[in-house]
Amino acid sequence: MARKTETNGPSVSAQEALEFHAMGRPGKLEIVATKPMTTQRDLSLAYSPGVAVPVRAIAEDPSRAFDYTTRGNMVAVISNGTAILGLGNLGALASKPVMEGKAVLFKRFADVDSIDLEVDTEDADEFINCVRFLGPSFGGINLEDIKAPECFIIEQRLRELMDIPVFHDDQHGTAIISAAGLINALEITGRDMKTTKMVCNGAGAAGIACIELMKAMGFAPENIILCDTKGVVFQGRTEGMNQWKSAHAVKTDTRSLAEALDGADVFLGLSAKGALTTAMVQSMAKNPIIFAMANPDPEITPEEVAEIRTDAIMATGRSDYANQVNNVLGFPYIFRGALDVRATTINDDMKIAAARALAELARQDVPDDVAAAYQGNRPKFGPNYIIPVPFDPRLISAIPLAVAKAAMESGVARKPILDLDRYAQELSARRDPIASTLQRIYDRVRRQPKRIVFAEGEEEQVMRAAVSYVNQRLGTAILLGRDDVIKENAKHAGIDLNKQGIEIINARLSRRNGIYTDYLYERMQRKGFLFRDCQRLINNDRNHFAACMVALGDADGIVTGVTRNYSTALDDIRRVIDAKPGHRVIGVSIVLARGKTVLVADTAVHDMPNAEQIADIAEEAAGFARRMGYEPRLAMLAYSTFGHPQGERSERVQEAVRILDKRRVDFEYDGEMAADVALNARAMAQYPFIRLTGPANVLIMPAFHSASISTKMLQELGGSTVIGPLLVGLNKPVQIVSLNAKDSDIVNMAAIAAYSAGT
Ligand SMILES: NC(=O)C1=CN([C@@H]2O[C@H](COP(=O)(O)OP(=O)(O)OC[C@H]3O[C@@H](n4cnc5c(N)ncnc54)[C@H](OP(=O)(O)O)[C@@H]3O)[C@@H](O)[C@H]2O)C=CC1
Ligand SMILES: CC(=O)C(=O)O
Ligand SMILES: [Mg+2]
Repeated sequence: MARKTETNGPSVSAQEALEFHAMGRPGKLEIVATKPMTTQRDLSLAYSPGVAVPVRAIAEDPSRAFDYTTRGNMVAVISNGTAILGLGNLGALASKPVMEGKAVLFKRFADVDSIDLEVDTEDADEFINCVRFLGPSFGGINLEDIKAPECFIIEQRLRELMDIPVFHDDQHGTAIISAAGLINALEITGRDMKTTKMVCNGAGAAGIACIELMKAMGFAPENIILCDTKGVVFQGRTEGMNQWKSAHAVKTDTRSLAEALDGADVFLGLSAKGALTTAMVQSMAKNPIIFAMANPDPEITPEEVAEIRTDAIMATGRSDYANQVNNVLGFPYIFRGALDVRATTINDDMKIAAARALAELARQDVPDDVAAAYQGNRPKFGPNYIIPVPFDPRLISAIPLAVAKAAMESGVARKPILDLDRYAQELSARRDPIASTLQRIYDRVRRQPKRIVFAEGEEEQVMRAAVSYVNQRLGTAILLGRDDVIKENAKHAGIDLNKQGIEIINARLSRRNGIYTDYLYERMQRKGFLFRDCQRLINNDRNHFAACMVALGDADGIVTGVTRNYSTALDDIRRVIDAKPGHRVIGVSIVLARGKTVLVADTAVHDMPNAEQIADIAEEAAGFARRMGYEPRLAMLAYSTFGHPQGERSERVQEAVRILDKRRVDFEYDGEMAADVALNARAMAQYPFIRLTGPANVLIMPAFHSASISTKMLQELGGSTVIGPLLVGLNKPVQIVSLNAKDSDIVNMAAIAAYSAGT
């Protein structure tokens, strides 16, 4: 079974990690109000006196809290920091970044609201007493990174004391995901659970829970050897023992991990970095299954294993290797399902249902829209694909559905779901398409790395973006600028440019200078430019130089814009690069607001388009939407809706609709209509003849001013994220960022340029 374990994900530097956490508002979370809080009336409803009404209702019937408060969708992530990942006991405060991280993963993957609580005590009773009284605030409690054996006591007691699900993620989340991976790895290697020999290194929260679930699923107890820092947990051992380890002690002569692993089929690593040696791997059975799940560094790396064996199925807890066995695949979805049926607990049936659903997902053929998450490289069930990736969009419907069903069947659902098909649809609607779109873009570029010119190479945020571009293995970053200035600025900012994949090019000293000048002169000589004008532009203007690099094939794409306003940068580029034949250059902004993604065009190029141009913009935007993975539904926007009120500007939009009718385009569009009609299904319902099958996902603006004003207002006032404008329709990939772009914006744009460069 020859195969290669790929490294295909991002790797980040310590500096990037710190900057990421520090940028903008420190940390990873904020709280936003879900109700208007603007007028006196709002205040009277949200607070006194109005708030008294739900208070009384809940006092009379506690289940009403699910109707009137956040409780039903709110999970607390609670830790005392005694086992932070595999980093050990670093205390409650130091655990906060991980807990905030888990909270945002809840939101990102399953639309569960979540807040982190760090409890500063190592005493189990104190911890229990702190948490047990928090039940009214939450729909569930996710315990995290609490060391064994206290975690067992804490979870057990809290489960008894609280009437909402209490789930120690490191125990059960990990057990569920590794069980899913293992079910598939056993299938691929033709093994039977009953006879498979497993060694689990790590007898803490994760290790104990994993082997308990494995045994519940059919592993023979005598075939599982547990090890910890003292070696094998054998019957009769006294050192470093506790009742949870004793329950899994086996009769064996082996004493060390190395001895236990000799001839073993499976290694489960839930211990610490580097605990597994190549010699141990060498001694394992044919087609060994190695799950090295310690975080952030596994017990052994896939590269180390690949050097000595080609027949291993290898998994880690990290996202930058194939087969990520990590509880992130579980906790968001398990709680989603549990919350949706108001489960009183998360029981074994629900856990096993989640494991089986996850295992089953990896065996299914990957449909087109899902292949996007794996970008082109459509995975096929096998040694390098035993478990879906966290970005797999099917997870959000498959896992909660299985968990909710199991909860109902096992009698712990307080609010059973009657229409499960409809529930599956609602679950799919919770996923955030743009996040998967960006993920898809990054993954594709990683597979086909590209040379991107960062035209303003002397700027600090551009250098940081270039480093991140290279670190994320997106390709080569070319910084344009003066070598000494770039190096000096980098040194000053503490940026290390000394890495493979970063090139510095000084336009004035470049050997290609003459060729670029000739190329530009050829294009501009009849447009009022002398040869020496072109020479000056190539020598002094980095946008012209960068554009020539791309036009003549010396680079694949450009990102620019930090030092010059958008239209000037675009004019520079357009002197060198034309529109794609048959296309019109437009700007498209991607607006993400409250889980909705909407594309807006034209946000960059046409000032006051005529009807023909509006129709062209619509076609260009629809094509872009499809390339981004959306089936476009275009609203041709105006201040009026279907003729009311009448006005010259609206007539132009009506005319554009008629032009699209004549062109017989193959996407949904209609108009003219106002923005609320386009986006709000209820407002749209007043026009039963409308040709859109649902709220629009592409908004075609009547003119640049409305496009620019509305997207900028949304960004500043509406709490929306706006990506772009992205330049669409140029013959070569060029992206222009805004003057105040941050390094992360620049990398996104560089990735988008690289993505557009295609194969
Ligand atoms: N991929 C995933 O989804 C998850 C991974 N993990 C990882 O599992 C590991 C353990 O976490 P958790 O169970 O919560 O922590 P605990 O503190 O509860 O348990 C740690 C266990 O690991 C053992 N151990 C530590 N170092 C070694 C070593 N070098 N060799 C053998 N055993 C060792 C300890 O032994 P002793 O009892 O003798 O002290 C203890 O039994 C961490 O690295 C964590 O990142 C955890 C949860 C999820
Ligand atoms: C993934 C996780 O929860 C851990 O490593 O602790
Ligand atoms: Mg953990």
